[in-house]
Amino acid sequence: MRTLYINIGELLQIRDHSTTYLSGNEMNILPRLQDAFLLVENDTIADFGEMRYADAVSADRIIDLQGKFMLPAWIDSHTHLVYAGNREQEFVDRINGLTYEEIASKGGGILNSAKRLQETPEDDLYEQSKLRLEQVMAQGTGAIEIKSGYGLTPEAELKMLRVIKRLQADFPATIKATFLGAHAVPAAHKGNRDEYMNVVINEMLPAVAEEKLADFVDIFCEKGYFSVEDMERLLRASKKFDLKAKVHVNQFNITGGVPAAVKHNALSVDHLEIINEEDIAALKNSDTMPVALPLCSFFISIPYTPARRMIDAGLPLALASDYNPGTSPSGNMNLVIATACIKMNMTPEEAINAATVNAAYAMGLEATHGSITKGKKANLIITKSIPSYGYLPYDFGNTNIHQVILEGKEI
Ligand SMILES: N=CN[C@@H](CCC(=O)O)C(=O)O
Ligand SMILES: [Zn+2]
Repeated sequence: MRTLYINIGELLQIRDHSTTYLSGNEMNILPRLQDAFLLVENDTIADFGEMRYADAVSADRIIDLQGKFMLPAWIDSHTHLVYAGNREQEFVDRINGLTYEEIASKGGGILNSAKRLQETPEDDLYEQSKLRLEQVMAQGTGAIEIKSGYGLTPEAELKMLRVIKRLQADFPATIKATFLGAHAVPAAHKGNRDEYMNVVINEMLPAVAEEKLADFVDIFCEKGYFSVEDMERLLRASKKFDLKAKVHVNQFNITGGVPAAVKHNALSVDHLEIINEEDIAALKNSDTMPVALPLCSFFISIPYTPARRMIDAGLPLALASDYNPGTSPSGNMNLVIATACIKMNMTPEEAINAATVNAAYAMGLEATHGSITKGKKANLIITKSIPSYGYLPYDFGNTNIHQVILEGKEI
């Protein structure tokens, strides 16, 4: 099936295969074509170009966009979309003055979600998660990373990862799974982190690898959670199973986790609300992608990742939603890019690059996703009629999407 989209007002993010990720000043350039056509063959972008060449293209059906814009679907490289129930009571507790850390130290936070998840049957967990996935796909997300980490027992972690596997099989969004057994020390191992790390490394990790349930490994490297030494131990063990790392680091404190993650060739370091010059130096000339999560900063009122400082220092940056019940109960990537522009002083070009090209790299998908490139996956957004692409983050809180196309099909 060949579908030809004609009269595209602007075709955004056109690249060739040589672009893996964008750093520093490169992030401020968004290559685009005005008055364009694009040809989708089955699930793949087959061709695109100026409208005046469209007549020569044969197709089974032709769709006239009447000036609407087209761009690659968003890529959300950091989520915890599989979870049970919500945490609106903690939201109210924070309004009444408690901090995220205070709530966690009283047994709330991640442990609260873990208790709910352990009690939830797999089918119920799948149904709850499926609704969230359908919602973010309708909001333009075409590829998404989903973590475990609310199980915290071997059985419950595997249950989460099996739900992710079912979502992979049932939906056209590209899904990557990350094993985050080291998300918090569960009550059963309270005060004995080493004992729990042994369970994560010696029991969970081999079982996850055996069932091929994860593409990546993660750990919450933070005071009160896991240390840099725990992270190094886990990353060394994961290499044996060929699992690259994407780590939670520097959310509340600088722990030395960034240079350690870079040393272990982590694919990404995520959060970075707090960052120092040593971290920036470590990331410079590394292959590790820094990932900012502005909705987490917004929702729990913590600093925003200093995007300007990082990009101006020549670093790349990706943006993701962190969709989870505690710190970001939204997976809306349109809101992510708006918040990045409004609160982190990223330009619309930088934000769009961070949520497409750089985000694809942060999921290991740079060869197939994240740009309008011949041969890449036809995961596309058709916007409503908008005056310019800058209108997307400007019109914050609204979703200017007319149609989402995943694997070449309108969803
Ligand atoms: N900080 C660690 N993990 C999640 C939050 C988990 C939760 O509060 O449930 C995050 O990325 O923000
Ligand atoms: Zn997270």
